[in-house]
Amino acid sequence: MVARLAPRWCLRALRSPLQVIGFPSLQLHMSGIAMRASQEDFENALNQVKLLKKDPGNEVKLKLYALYKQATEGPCNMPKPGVFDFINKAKWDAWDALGNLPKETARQNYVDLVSSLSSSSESSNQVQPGTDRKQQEYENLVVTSEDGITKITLNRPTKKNAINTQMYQEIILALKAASNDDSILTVVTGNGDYYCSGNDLTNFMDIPPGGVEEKAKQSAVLLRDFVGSFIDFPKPLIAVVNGPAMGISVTILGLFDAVYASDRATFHTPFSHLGLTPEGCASYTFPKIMGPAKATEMLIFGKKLTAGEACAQGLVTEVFPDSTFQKEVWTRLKAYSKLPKNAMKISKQVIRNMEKEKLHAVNAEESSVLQERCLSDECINAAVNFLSKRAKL
Ligand SMILES: CCCCC/C=C/CC(=O)SCCNC(=O)CCNC(=O)[C@H](O)C(C)(C)COP(=O)(O)OP(=O)(O)OC[C@H]1O[C@@H](n2cnc3c(N)ncnc32)[C@H](O)[C@@H]1OP(=O)(O)O
Repeated sequence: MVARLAPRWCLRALRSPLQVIGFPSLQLHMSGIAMRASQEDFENALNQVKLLKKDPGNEVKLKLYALYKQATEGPCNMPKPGVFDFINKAKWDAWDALGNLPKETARQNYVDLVSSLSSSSESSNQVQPGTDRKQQEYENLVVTSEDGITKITLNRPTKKNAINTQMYQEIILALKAASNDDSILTVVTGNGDYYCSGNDLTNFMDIPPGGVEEKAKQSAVLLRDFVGSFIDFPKPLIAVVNGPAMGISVTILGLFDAVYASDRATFHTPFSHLGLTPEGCASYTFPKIMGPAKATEMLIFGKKLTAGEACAQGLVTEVFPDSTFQKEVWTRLKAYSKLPKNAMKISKQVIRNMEKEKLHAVNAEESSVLQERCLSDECINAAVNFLSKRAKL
């Protein structure tokens, strides 16, 4: 259970009882319950806590543990561990100290506590225009800001930039930071020969204590938040597709404002091959962009498009020869970033607001369908096939 709250630092920190006992007590601001946290807020907080870069200290970790147990299981009725079982006793004490605190209040307090920890770690995240400055250390992304352009680079080149669970969360955070920074344009691109090979097929191997159903549920929540952060992104968002793109990295392109591609790029959504169904709002955006018949070929039959074909079908704005791709695209983007900032931002919002509600509804529906699909034999067999034989699609 501790692993689920904060895998690395939590396990590490609770290893030594002296560490647990030795930490000074921390003033926790558990404000009154202004609002009730929903189950979704709670699950988001569970995901967010894994991303804290700074170890919050044992006192806070025990508090998180206790609130989690209270929120999910209610008051502590476990037998008290022996006095020499320091770690479990510290955890038991923290949980027991919550007495009869209602589950909903514990859930709200957990969400508040995680939010206060996250905002303190994000407060140093503002970027200045005109500087080339790393915004924040991410494990799977490089984020820089220069000439009014925030660039989010997917950075797992040895895995073809496949998106693992942490990377989904980091992209959500990077988009949030970019929407609040002073940049004018935001760009997503990939490091290495691939733009992105889509969902990391090993994601489903990390099964939580609740089993595969719980994993599917968590994945659906994460997917909805991930796609939601693209739907709500307030500034012009541009994809610089440097190489092949697969799965969710393709579907999400329908939510970008412009897509520039190298002629080396391909666009492939092999959902049926993997027993999956479309996400990223593609079930709505693709038929709208390219017409239902062409969308069917991509989303249902898994037809892989060249960059030229994707451009002809309206998914890509323009294709450049790979040899001059970076130079031409960045020259153009720098010119666009000099256009009046507010006019561009407001224009984007006017266009997006026309269908924001619809996109969120589509996202919710796709995520819920996918939650079921993840548990299907078709999907599990495809993932096992990839993992065991490294089958190429
Ligand atoms: C929150 C959950 C939301 C769920 C949302 C659902 C989304 C659906 C999708 O995104 S569907 C698309 C899923 N992606 C794939 O099916 C791609 C699988 N990968 C491949 O087919 C191939 O690896 C390749 C075509 C991308 C590249 O082939 P190539 O022969 O050039 O290279 P390798 O196969 O040797 O790959 C190098 C290493 O990268 C690892 N890798 C590549 N893609 C993925 C991936 N999607 N998931 C996990 N790992 C991936 C590959 O295993 C190699 O690793 P290794 O060197 O350690 O063996």
